[in-house]
Amino acid sequence: MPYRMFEEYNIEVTDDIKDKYKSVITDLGEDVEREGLLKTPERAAKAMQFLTSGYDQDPAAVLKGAMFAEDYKDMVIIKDIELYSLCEHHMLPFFGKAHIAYIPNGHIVGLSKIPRIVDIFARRLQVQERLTHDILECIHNTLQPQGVAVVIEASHMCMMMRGVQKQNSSTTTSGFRGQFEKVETRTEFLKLIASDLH
Ligand SMILES: Nc1nc2c(ncn2[C@@H]2O[C@H](COP(=O)(O)OP(=O)(O)OP(=O)(O)O)[C@@H](O)[C@H]2O)c(=O)[nH]1
Ligand SMILES: [Zn+2]
Repeated sequence: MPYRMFEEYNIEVTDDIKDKYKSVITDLGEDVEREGLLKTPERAAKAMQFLTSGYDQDPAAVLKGAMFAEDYKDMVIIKDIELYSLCEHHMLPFFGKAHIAYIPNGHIVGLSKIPRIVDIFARRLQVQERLTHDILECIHNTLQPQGVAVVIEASHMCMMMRGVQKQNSSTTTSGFRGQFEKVETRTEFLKLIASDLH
């Protein structure tokens, strides 16, 4: 199934992660038997499985499932797509927005499929740079448009809650293929995602 709804959890995997979380919580100095924490190992096991559920999903199949022949040759932009991922260094969240554009080459794709592939790649242990390129390459290879552009702006909890503890910094990554490698096309895209015009 290309895009699995996350309602069923594998019981064996959940039990295994649950037991490990019990040890982690105990090692952190807490009492796993106190009322408020009784179900926490299981909740955490399920939460982490959901947050990494992108490994089980095939983003190319999601795009291929909704490609339509259409003779539209101008830029399509989906901006302000919220994303939540986990940094692979600390397994802490990073979150922000993705702005994605493509110029069709005979085929358009169902609009919702773009945020869906963002979620599939975001629900893995990631670095922002690889997340940006995963999305870019998937659209480039699957839809084979005249061009594709991906910009991600994100804040990293590992830099906010711990480490350097910078609350206001954000990181921008970008990738461009095809027509977007030309300055004029790229500039038009960057201007459009910066505007409040929706
Ligand atoms: N390039 C990149 N770095 C990231 C991302 N997420 C977290 N990091 C960084 O990964 C690095 C890991 O560095 P280490 O020195 O091994 O880990 P650390 O001692 O916890 O580092 P500090 O965060 O500086 O305390 C840190 O600089 C993080 O800021 C990401 O998406 N991209
Ligand atoms: Zn981190």
